[in-house]
Amino acid sequence: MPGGYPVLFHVEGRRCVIAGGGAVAERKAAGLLEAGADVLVVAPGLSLRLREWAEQGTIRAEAREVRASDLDGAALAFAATDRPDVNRWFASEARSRGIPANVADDGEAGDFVTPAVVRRGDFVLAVSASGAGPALSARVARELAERYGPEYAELTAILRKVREAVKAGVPDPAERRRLLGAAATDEAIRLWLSAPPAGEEPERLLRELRKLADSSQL
Ligand SMILES: C[C@@]1(CC(=O)O)C2=NC(=C\c3[nH]c(c(CCC(=O)O)c3CC(=O)O)Cc3[nH]c(c(CC(=O)O)c3CCC(=O)O)/C=C3\N/C(=C\2)[C@@H](CCC(=O)O)[C@]3(C)CC(=O)O)/[C@H]1CCC(=O)O
Ligand SMILES: NC(=O)c1ccc[n+]([C@@H]2O[C@H](COP(=O)([O-])OP(=O)(O)OC[C@H]3O[C@@H](n4cnc5c(N)ncnc54)[C@H](O)[C@@H]3O)[C@@H](O)[C@H]2O)c1
Repeated sequence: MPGGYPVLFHVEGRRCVIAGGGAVAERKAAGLLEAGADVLVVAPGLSLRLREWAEQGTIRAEAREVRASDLDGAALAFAATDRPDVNRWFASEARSRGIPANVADDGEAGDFVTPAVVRRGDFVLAVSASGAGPALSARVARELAERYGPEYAELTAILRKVREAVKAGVPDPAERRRLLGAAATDEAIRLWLSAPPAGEEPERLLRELRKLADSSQL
């Protein structure tokens, strides 16, 4: 399989359908919920967690075999049953309706594979070995999770504000790039995390950034 094209697909509020209700379906559902999707799970046997989510109204679940009509209005489809024939049929039904499908027992049979993900707010790290070694992807994601802790969620929120200030206050593209580069250095990250710039006037923020850029010789 030639390397796939990585994207962040916006699923917020959009229906994503999972055929299957075991450990794999549960993992796909968890990732979709983190991204704000409207999750429908269909399987005769639903895991305990999936049943709990359904009772709480976190997902919709149907305890029966999957049908083509379950795909109505879906943005993405996940074939995660333990029946390879059902998975292939479900993926081909999805594809015929123009809905991209993932096939859990054979990555190459689907339109996309799901990487191992570390999510820190808007900072998203995704690791894929394109199906060659999911255990490697999972291990590297665990290593990244240690390196990039929960503070990166706050950091990303700060960077967004810094970027807005630069975009609004610095018309020259080269200077913009220089300052935004400086905003992502280790030194800047230490500064943002120890003294978050919330509520500061943009002018002061820009002065701070110019100092950082000069000191890191950007
Ligand atoms: C990353 C992760 C994300 C997720 O699922 O959300 C994910 N698999 C994870 C773990 C994992 N899966 C398996 C093992 C046991 C070790 C092993 O078999 O190697 C472990 C390790 C573990 O559990 O630690 C078994 C397995 N997986 C696939 C097959 C079928 C095949 O080979 O085609 C079989 C054999 C089934 C069998 O023989 O019965 C297929 C796929 N698994 C993928 C994703 C896609 C490509 C990922 C990539 O791009 O690298 C792809 C192609 C399709 C897809 O699902 O999209 C998640 C880690 C989450 C985390 O912990 O962070
Ligand atoms: N992609 C991955 O990460 C990965 C990892 C491990 C295994 N797998 C593959 O994924 C498959 C599922 O793994 P699992 O651990 O979740 O299995 P599991 O046995 O825990 O669950 C299988 C599920 O499929 C459901 N099912 C069976 N027939 C169905 C139908 N007609 N319609 C809807 N649902 C149906 C069952 O009710 C059950 O909920 C495995 O067979 C394996 O090939 C993929």
